[in-house]
Amino acid sequence: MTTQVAVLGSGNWGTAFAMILADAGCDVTMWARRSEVAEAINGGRNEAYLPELDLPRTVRATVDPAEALDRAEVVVLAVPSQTLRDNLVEWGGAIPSGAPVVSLMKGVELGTTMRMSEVIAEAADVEQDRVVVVSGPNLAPEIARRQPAGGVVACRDMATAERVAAACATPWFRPYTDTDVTGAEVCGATKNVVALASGMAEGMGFGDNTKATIITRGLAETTRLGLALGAHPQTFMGLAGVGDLIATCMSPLSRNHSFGVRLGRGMTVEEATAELRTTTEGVKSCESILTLAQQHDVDMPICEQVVAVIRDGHSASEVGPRLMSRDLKAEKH
Ligand SMILES: NC(=O)c1ccc[n+]([C@@H]2O[C@H](COP(=O)([O-])OP(=O)(O)OC[C@H]3O[C@@H](n4cnc5c(N)ncnc54)[C@H](O)[C@@H]3O)[C@@H](O)[C@H]2O)c1
Ligand SMILES: O=P(O)(O)OC[C@H](O)CO
Repeated sequence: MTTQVAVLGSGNWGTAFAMILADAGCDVTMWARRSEVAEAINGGRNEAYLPELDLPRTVRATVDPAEALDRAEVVVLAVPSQTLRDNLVEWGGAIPSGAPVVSLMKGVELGTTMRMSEVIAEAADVEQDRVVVVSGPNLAPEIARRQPAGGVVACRDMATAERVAAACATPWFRPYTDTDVTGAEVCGATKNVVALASGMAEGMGFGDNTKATIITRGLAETTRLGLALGAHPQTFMGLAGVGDLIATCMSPLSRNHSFGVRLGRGMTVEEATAELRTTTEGVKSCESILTLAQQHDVDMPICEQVVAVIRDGHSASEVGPRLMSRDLKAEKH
């Protein structure tokens, strides 16, 4: 039987994921903030975000969240991390009881340091066993071209993870199930911060040794944070961990990487923001991730220096030498 899915958020990832769901045989109703975006989707093409993608006919859109959520068997959330709580306050009551609620977001809430699954559970009053996280190396423009990729579908309840994985499995998108929601979320949020650092290195003219060092040490600090929060160690070696770090830290398609490149070339945060005009989650979440790490006594030197650039206005060229001149230490600690 065809699964009815609501996708709330019609930007890059919401649109590409709607296409995955439709290709997997689901009927999809998207919610868009702007009527022109909804109209464009109903015409078969989301011009504002993924203009080259011909959307399947089973993807429709509306500006009415209640209409999108009506009779949804699976609910997918694809909005910026920092607006999620307000969005859920508005939509929460219309989310059908029993439907898995899928988070596509990769961020940590400012002020509360809550992960997106925690925000969903609290703000929409959804039981943790039906909150699902999808994460992995999934750059929307490549997904929209139907290039083969894998992802992780994590839920505390394995049967729910399996149900959502079945709803988004296609010949070119291969979801792997997991129960480590915390690990998947820590990986997804933190890789954006590491990608900012990797981009800064590239923008300063450094090559692959530097970026590989940042990625690897970024993985070390991501793992430290995740383990402190109770995540499974293997998650960090998987698609949500090392897989997404590689994609985001190396690809010019990553917004976080591109933002970092601009900072490395000497732009200010305001200049880079004005030039890119898109959701760059690491810029917002670096501070909440650092706070979360401090709350758990976890050392995250790369994240700390990214915060120094983003929040405190230090230059990329100042923070690199700070990372390199710290006391020597054993690699595995
Ligand atoms: N783009 C990707 O390749 C990709 C891949 C995996 C995960 N993600 C994650 O998915 C999430 C969404 O990213 P995206 O790429 O779709 O961003 P986007 O900027 O392309 O789209 C964001 C969407 O949210 C809407 N929006 C903006 N402000 C809003 C508000 N106040 N209330 C409600 N909606 C609002 C926009 O209109 C747009 O439809 C992020 O957390 C991102 O890290 C993105
Ligand atoms: O474009 P970015 O930097 O938000 O990254 C997109 C995805 O998270 C990559 O998996």
